[in-house]
Amino acid sequence: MDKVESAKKAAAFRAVDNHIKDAHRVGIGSGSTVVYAVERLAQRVHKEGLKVTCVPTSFQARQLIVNNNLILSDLEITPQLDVAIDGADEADNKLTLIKGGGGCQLQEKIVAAAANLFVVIADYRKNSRVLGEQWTKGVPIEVLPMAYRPVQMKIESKLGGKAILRQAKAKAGPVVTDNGNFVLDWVFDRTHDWQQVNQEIMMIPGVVETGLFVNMAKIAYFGMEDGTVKELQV
Ligand SMILES: O=C[C@H](O)[C@H](O)[C@H](O)COP(=O)(O)O
Repeated sequence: MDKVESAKKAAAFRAVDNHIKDAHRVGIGSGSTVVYAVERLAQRVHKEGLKVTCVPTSFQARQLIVNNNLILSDLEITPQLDVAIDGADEADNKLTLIKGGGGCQLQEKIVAAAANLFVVIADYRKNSRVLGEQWTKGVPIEVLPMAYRPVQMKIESKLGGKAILRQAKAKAGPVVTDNGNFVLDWVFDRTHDWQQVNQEIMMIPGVVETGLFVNMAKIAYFGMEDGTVKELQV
């Protein structure tokens, strides 16, 4: 396993070991780091007999839960969660996050907001001082397909930078999210007040959700290059 994968695994295992207890209702994030969190959760359920109910943040997360024989629920049946564990594309030193590199930001934000504790797991490449330091692909913004062009123009004229319609890799045309929407990747050209910018973007008709997570994460585990795990609490 290479350094980055080992770092993801170490962070995910630590978070599951520190925060998941018997009878917990757990939000399961999306992406490649969460795969290790589910692996650890399944190990613990098997060994310790924990009864844990899992709520997914995407179709990928749902499949991870099902394939690992964990108990699957949703927010209708389980509207309040004890913990949500998720990856991030970048986290600054206040744990403001950019999420949605995999297009899952909408359900991820809803599930994180339903949890008493939102825990981030990531490798050392995601641990930044300020947003944009390491992640250069911008802030993913989920938009209604019919609105993508006016939203794109409004974001660029109000906030600067470029809002790029994300294109699919294995299909012609744009990426379509699990919710049937498009994604604009807003590559910003300066540092902003992220709370204010998030509100401004959310006010544009046609915007469904942004990948800016402000004041949501309380703790992050970063797997480091040397094999240790760095803990950051706010
Ligand atoms: O849409 C995807 C999610 O926000 C992921 O949590 C994020 O992209 C981080 O993914 P990974 O763990 O693969 O770096």
